[in-house]
Amino acid sequence: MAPLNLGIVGPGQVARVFAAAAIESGAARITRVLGRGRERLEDFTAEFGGRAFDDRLAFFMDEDPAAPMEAVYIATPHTEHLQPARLALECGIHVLCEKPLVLPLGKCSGLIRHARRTRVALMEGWMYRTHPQVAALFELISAGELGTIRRVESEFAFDCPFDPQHRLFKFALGGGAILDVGGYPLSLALGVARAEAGGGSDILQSAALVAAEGELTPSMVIGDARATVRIGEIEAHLRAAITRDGGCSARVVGSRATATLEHPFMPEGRRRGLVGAILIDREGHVERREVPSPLDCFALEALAFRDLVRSGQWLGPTWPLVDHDESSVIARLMIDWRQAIYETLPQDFQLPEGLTLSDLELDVPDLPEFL
Ligand SMILES: NC(=O)C1=CN([C@@H]2O[C@H](COP(=O)(O)OP(=O)(O)OC[C@H]3O[C@@H](n4cnc5c(N)ncnc54)[C@H](OP(=O)(O)O)[C@@H]3O)[C@@H](O)[C@H]2O)C=CC1
Ligand SMILES: O=C1CO[C@H](CO)[C@@H](O)[C@@H]1O
Repeated sequence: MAPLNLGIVGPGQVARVFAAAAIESGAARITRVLGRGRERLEDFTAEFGGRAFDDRLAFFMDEDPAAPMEAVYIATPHTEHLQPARLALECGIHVLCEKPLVLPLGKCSGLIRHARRTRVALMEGWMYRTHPQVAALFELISAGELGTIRRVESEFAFDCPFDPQHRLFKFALGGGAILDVGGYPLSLALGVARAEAGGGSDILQSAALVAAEGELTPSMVIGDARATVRIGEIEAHLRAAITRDGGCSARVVGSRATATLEHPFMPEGRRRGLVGAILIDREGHVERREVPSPLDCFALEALAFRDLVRSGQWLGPTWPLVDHDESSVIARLMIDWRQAIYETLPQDFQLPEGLTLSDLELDVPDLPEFL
């Protein structure tokens, strides 16, 4: 299958990892790169190819046949996903967008509807879901090997030194643990519930936040967050942090056995890790099932996106990847999770830079049109 002619929006840290994997796997060749800093742009294009742009409209509208663009990978900070995504859809360009798909989160379903209306492929970048270890876990559950699932425990927590200018700690850029890594344990729990229900997305409608708590950083973003979420009969205990080194975990407790993914979100605990493993505990007897992959998650994700685009269908990725229904429910639950934590603050709390909570996610009026 022919590689995608891909544009990169935001040539930062993760874009470098993704571009290397996409090129090596044959999923894409980089034809355009959009950034703000000339030096960073030139470093990126020197390493991965493509023409450099520092103007968004020129990047999308350019008609140079030597640098055609069928699709974009958006890897800017969270708050900068929506505008390029909407512009891409207007131009009929397919979109693979890093998580969380958009801020304000309340715009997620609207963006998905817009993509479907314009018949453009839109995929949220949950790379961990492309690794065969996740499909293997879901198959175990669907096959009933664990018995009835009642509980999921999952966490993604790392300790980043506090820097108020870093995107992780800047409220105005969508900083905080829930928006950055909360979606990993959350989507894992939703995926488990779907697997138990046979893969369909109807069960997702039952998902609801039961309880939440967390602590803020001095820059007023959520540093460490816990949540209990109910999905059908399953209770999920979730944790996300950018201020505490808790690592990554995923444990699925069934009536017959408990399954634990050794490294749920990055096989071998590494971005370019290949070999996943599931530990299955049956009354104290633990079986370790390895699930190797010839390619890492970023390469698998790039290939899945290429296949989606080439398939010509615009309804988005399909189970066991995060599909559009799941993206919408992740966004809905993240709104509730964040809101529940901010609601525990005194009424007169102050957000930085004169912002209000609704500037990022709640009941916002339509953003101005960009064309
Ligand atoms: N799937 C995964 O494993 C990972 C996903 N991510 C996701 O990718 C996105 C980017 O993260 P990461 O690569 O760590 O971020 P970086 O800060 O390393 O890169 C962000 C890029 O966006 C550009 N940019 C555009 N607008 C802005 C702005 N207003 N402020 C700051 N930078 C801007 C940056 O600067 P310039 O334009 O100057 O080049 C840079 O190229 C996030 O949404 C995050 O959730 C992040 C890490 C891993
Ligand atoms: O998605 C992600 C995965 O891991 C990173 C930390 O290592 C996060 O910051 C990021 O946004």
